[in-house]
Amino acid sequence: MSPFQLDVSLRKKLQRQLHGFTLDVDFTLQSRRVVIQGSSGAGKSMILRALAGLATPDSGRVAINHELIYDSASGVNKTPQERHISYLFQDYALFPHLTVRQNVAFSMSRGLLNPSRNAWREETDEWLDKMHMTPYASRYPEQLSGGQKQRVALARALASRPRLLLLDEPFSALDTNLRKHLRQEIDQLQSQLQFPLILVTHDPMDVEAFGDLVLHVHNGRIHEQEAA
Ligand SMILES: Nc1ncnc2c1ncn2[C@@H]1O[C@H](COP(=O)(O)OP(=O)(O)OP(=O)(O)O)[C@@H](O)[C@H]1O
Repeated sequence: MSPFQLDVSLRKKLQRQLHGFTLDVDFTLQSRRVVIQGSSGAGKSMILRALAGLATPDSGRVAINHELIYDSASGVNKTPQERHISYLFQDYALFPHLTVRQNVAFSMSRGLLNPSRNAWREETDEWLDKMHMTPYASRYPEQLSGGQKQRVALARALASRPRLLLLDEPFSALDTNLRKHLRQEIDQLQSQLQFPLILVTHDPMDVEAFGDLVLHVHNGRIHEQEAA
């Protein structure tokens, strides 16, 4: 397995009415299971958004496996698509007008190089199967439960074969049993496929499952780094 390394240095100032917020973080990760913890408003989602290319920092540098994806000094700022990083949102963000199968297939149109129609179908079906969603393949998102939506979102995020998976409180909308179940599924998938993940959470069970390295964020800064 090739080594993984993420080098991050980000600075961003936000001004909202009287209160300003400054994100100012520097870290290097080699672990494939990283948890970001911190109080509400600490800047956790902002870090994920900047890594995914959904928010542009004022300055800094991000390199994944030594390839620059953002560098304010040399003007590099790759688009979210070019970064090959998947971001699993709190609210799933599925396309409402596409079926479950189409939602998953959509991400593969950019994950695979020149896929043939059949390779595409087969792989979509494999992901649906892995996520136990085959019986729901023709349904639309509004016809699914929260846990099912989350499974589809996960299948879609992984089907694009990301170099890094970002999970923003992925289980927060689920009940306790479902949360436990999905956590185990992601745990097993990650062990099997070894994709690097960074997970933002408040839940100690997530920290236990995925926190090989825990970054504690406080007021826009990394307060502490803790290895398991
Ligand atoms: N567009 C914006 N303009 C100004 N301030 C913003 C904007 N977006 C976020 N912020 C502020 O940036 C800070 C960090 O927000 P962020 O969403 O990263 O927090 P978080 O740690 O993920 O919080 P939570 O756990 O509540 O999701 C917050 O104080 C927030 O109010």
